[in-house]
Amino acid sequence: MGSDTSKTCPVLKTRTLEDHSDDFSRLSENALRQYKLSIKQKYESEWSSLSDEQESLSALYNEPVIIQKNENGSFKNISVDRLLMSYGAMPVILQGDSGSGKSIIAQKIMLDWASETSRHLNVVFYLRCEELMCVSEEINLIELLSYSCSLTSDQISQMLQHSPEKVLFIIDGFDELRLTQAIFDMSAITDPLQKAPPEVILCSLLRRYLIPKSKLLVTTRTRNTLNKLLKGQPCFTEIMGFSEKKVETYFQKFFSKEYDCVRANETLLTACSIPVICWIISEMFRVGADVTSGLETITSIHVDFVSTLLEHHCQGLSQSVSTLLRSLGQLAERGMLEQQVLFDEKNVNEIISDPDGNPFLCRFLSKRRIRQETMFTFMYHSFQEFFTALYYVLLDEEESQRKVRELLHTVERGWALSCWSDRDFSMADVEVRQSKLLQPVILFLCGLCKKEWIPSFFEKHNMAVSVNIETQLKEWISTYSQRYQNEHMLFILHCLYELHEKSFIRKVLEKLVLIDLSNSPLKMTDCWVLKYCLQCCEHIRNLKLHVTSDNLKMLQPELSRCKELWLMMDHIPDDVVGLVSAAAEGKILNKLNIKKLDNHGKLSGYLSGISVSVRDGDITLSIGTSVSNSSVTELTVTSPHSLISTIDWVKSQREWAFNSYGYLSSGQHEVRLLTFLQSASGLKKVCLHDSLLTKTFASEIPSFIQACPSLIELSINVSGQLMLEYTQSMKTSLEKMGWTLIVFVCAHAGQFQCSLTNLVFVMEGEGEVLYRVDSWDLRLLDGLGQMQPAGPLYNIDCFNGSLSGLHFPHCEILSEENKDILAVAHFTGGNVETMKPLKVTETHVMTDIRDLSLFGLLKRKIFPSCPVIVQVILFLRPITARQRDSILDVHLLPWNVPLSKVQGQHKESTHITTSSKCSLIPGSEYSLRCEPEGSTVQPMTEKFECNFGPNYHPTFEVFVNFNTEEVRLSLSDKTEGKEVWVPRRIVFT
Ligand SMILES: Nc1ncnc2c1ncn2[C@@H]1O[C@H](COP(=O)(O)OP(=O)(O)OP(=O)(O)O)[C@@H](O)[C@H]1O
Repeated sequence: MGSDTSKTCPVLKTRTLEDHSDDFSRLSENALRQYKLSIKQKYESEWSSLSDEQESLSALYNEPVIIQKNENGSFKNISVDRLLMSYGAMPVILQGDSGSGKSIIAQKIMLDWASETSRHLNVVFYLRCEELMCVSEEINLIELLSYSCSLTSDQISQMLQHSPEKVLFIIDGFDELRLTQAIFDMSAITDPLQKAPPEVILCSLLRRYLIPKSKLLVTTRTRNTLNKLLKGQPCFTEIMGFSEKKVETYFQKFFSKEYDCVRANETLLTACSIPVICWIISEMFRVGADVTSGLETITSIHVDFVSTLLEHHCQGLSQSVSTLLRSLGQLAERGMLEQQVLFDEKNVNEIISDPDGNPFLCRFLSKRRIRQETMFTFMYHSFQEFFTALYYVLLDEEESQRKVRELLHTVERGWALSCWSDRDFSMADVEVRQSKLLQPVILFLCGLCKKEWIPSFFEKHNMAVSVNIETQLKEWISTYSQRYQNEHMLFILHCLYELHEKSFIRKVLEKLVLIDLSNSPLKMTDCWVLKYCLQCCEHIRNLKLHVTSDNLKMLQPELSRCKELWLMMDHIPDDVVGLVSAAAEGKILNKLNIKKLDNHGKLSGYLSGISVSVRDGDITLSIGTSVSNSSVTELTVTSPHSLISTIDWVKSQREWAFNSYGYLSSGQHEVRLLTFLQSASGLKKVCLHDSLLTKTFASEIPSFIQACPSLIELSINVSGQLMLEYTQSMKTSLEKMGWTLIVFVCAHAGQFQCSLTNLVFVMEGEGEVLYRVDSWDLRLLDGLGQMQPAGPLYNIDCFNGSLSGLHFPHCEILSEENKDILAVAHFTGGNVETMKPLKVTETHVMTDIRDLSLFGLLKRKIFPSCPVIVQVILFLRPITARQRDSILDVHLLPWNVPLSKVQGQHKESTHITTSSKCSLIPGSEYSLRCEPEGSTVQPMTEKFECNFGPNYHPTFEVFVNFNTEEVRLSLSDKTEGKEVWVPRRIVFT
């Protein structure tokens, strides 16, 4: 890297800043006016169609949808006008695929500035990376800028010094920079007069070493490398393409009659959301080509377009069509491998005869001072990608296979490296980037294998196609779809779509445990591709998507083919009700999760999430909302009807809250909800999170329970200040926020059993019992000698003082030796008293009580230990994309540990119901066996201990191949090898 600072700029060296400000206005005004004029002239006449009709940029320009992405995955739409506003010196990244219109937007910003519609910028520099890569010598920033505009070095120097915060650099086509280790190793270039290769200068701008206060807009197809080069958090935006309305506007401008045939073909209409496809189709209209059929894939659109051009613009060529296409392919491939989009005349002439008359190449006018000779480029980058793929299929079989093998290997290697690459830019990033840029070639190769349409093109031009490529591609897709179910799944779906072979798509997708497309919001074309792929399958196991509500409409009919569906959305639209009903019916879809990504802050009235799951005929609905204080409501019902009416009700509340800016006073929302729920048929369980248990709310509970005969559980997770005031009588341990209190309501005298814990309350009269399962503090047992816990610790309180007795569930198998070992422990005021039970039945220990607080069962340690009743609890861990195995957690716990308590610690996992009862001896060792062979159990053996919390870790973990749908589990005594829990079939649903 050179650093020729001897060639100094006199203005920079000899004057002070103050001197500049006067000069600046005088000098710059004229120069800027000239500069702006040249920009306007350029963009007024730059665009010409193939038939040489001139268009101005303003006439051609159509506003695409651009989104600005937030760190939490949420996004908002942003207009081009606002793209550069209010981010200060924070760089703005504009990402988009080939042909999405990045350069057009960059040029539109230039034109707007030149037309003085944006006044917040003094000067804008447009740096096209592909052109700068033709500069072979070292260069400083000032020279580099003067190459790209009509200003002199002196004028540029002044402008950079005068108010750098009002200078905008647009770096267009970052992917064209050939980055090497030099970027990583380079020392900071901070002086605008220091020379270096152009890519190093551009990277210094990006890294904010040069003119750090300036504004920066970078356009790129890929994001990883930029992420690493940019200091701080940039503003990320992405071009999503034209909306349907804008596609119409595009065609109405020039081809209003012909637009009807685009509108009539939904596939084509969707493809036209990609701006360059709009251009291709309008060029086909221009020459009167048939666009009514065959345009199903992006490849087929390119093939048809190439065919049309060959017909209309290549009649007098000296070469045969196949020679022409091969030579274009050779040039394209060279560029793809060497990251080159501009080719000098000499090289082009060696490969292609008469490049000037070739409609697929554009001559690059050498107005610029970078190089004097003429350059050529493909009309759009997507054609360079297409011709590379075409070249591969036209080679002889052996060569073709070799090239495709290398391509697939390079792309996969980049994928593998991207999983492991360093935080800083390194050589691995060069490969990752190259892999990303080559991906579209694979896509076109898939499209060229398509059986129905493409061959006619080859037949017409008498060209043979290598058939083995198809097998290679399919094998590659099958293998890597399994490995990359997250990062590269969208690309794989696009490949499958281009292949357009239903049976193959089904074979690939039905095997996958997870299709995770939740990284980024899907574009219209992504959704179209996904829709087609889903249509090919009978069912999909687990699909995660990030979609806009508009795109959900397109996908919705197919989504009920998923067994589990996760949606991340900008807002939850009303029509998700269709999906909710499908999930509630539970035919295929039996778990639905919809989450709203928060991009508006916590505004009252938003539905923040809906989840529905079905198990054994019970439908559980969980609704998150920020209306009032209630954030999540969980219901279990038996009829889908109740589900829909509940969602409707929540939405009506939301509207009410919105329209009236209403804020329901504490507990009022819960009261309204309970009143509404009385009409929900088949209501089994209600769980309210973050509720305020006010006096009014509490007083509504008994009548609610009376009105809902099917209700078996009402659980209220209480929080908030008012709760503290109201429950002064129970102030012990209520300070902790987020308590799980089970509000146990007894409407009259009698015995009531809590279905969650099996604890029985003996009531003298009407009353409310509040209790929770607490953790033992074993230090409290220090003075009690040979006693140990024999059940959970319960923290109990009761209003109206009507609780007179308790029956504690136990897990002992009673015999002569152990019939007297149980006692009840009562903790008051830091002391513990042990009480002899009134009676011990097979299941419960009964006692009278005088006052309330902490109670638990104790048992005397005896030798040898007696067996206890144990539950085998199974949880299937959530599947992640990188996971090769399904992981099953096996817990061995005393029978009287509440399942809900264990579930609470493993919320992410799925509980698998099984006949779980067995008897084990505390202190003995057991081993777990799992079939089929090949699954792993860890540890091999484990000692069973009676664990009553606070933590419930699995006793064993079982790893089985994720394609396994069923296993057989059994538990044996280690010393005698006797089965203590005979083999059970465990189905992973
Ligand atoms: N906003 C737009 N309005 C009208 N036409 C557009 C727009 N954006 C793109 N196009 C059409 O698509 C063509 C390709 O756009 P452009 O060259 O800007 O894409 P790009 O994203 O820079 O592609 P690449 O990454 O391949 O360089 C344009 O020449 C134009 O015909």
